Amino acid sequence: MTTSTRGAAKAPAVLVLEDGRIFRGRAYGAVGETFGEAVFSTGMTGYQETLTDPSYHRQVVIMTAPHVGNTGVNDEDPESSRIWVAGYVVRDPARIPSNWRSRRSLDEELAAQGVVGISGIDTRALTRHLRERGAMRVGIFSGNALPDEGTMLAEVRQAPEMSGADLSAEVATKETYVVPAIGEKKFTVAAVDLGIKGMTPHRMAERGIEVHVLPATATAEDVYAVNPDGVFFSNGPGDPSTADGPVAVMQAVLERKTPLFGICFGNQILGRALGFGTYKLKYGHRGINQPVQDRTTGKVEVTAHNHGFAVDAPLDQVSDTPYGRAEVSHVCLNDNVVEGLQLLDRPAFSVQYHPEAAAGPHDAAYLFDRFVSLMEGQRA
Ligand SMILES: NC(=O)CC[C@H](N)C(=O)O
Repeated sequence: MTTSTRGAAKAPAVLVLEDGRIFRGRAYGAVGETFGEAVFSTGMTGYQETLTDPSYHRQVVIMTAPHVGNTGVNDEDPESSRIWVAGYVVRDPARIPSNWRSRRSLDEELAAQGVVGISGIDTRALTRHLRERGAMRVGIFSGNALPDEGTMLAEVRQAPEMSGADLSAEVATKETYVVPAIGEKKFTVAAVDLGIKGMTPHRMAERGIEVHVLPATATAEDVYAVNPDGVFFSNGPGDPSTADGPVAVMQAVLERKTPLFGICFGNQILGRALGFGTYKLKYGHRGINQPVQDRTTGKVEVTAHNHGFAVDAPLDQVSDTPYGRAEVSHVCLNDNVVEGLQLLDRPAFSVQYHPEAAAGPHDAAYLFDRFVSLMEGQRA
């Protein structure tokens, strides 16, 4: 069933950036107030996957695609059990969703999950502003009795910053669970959940992997208790410089030479485990159309991204690390940001983007096959 929101009277809403710029629109989703880091996503499709990606925890997502909500909300596409974005900013919401899978409108879903949004603002101007000034804190305020601008701005400036935020444990599973292999079971993988998306264990299960998804606080003993053929570190929210626990677990895995694969936050943790630094990008990469080159094959792939931090590793030299030689395996062709790392002497690699592709192109699916090859190699 789809429901029309045409003509519904929407309360006024205001978006206030920490540098004082203000946009006025109408309430979208829940009415109230919310705060977070303002980030923009360039994905034209896949808003359900974006909203439910735990890596967006504490971020207010601005959609550059002008028309959002056309296909409503279905029960198949969420990447986790809830919407994680702290707020949602769209220019022109669909008045009537239309899709055979749609169960309700996006507006209704945001309201039902208490997610405050704003519509009817110039998202292109807002995105250009963030590109020039960088990601910053933002507040959305909606309702018929709004505070004055000075009060709203003061509240935005009191909200926590993304730099220094340690958020994985807030979004990750509290209990270990198992995603069974599809078809014949070939491998067991311990996946450390730092904010994992549902499609990631699914991509492994499709390749005959039984995935044991462990809480973010898992220790090396917890990882090896499942007797894994390989260890995986997931994507997740927050600042990688705070992830000391997962870095230590990864170092134990590198020490034992167990095949290792990391995605996004997992790539940043591998960077840190090898002794590289991480830093905050000016406004990050978010969307499903980012060109990346696999330097091991020379091939270019169009990929899904959602990251605000990156690894600081030298692009054009092999680095000596405590775990042998390492190199940058993938690079973003827009801005030369490090998009992947690999060890040359141990079975470990990671990428900064999203080969599970939910949403996004499937160009990078081969990385799951590379992980399988590492595990096969270890058995041979
Ligand atoms: N999707 C992710 O894993 C994001 C990693 C990290 N929180 C960042 O913003 O860079």
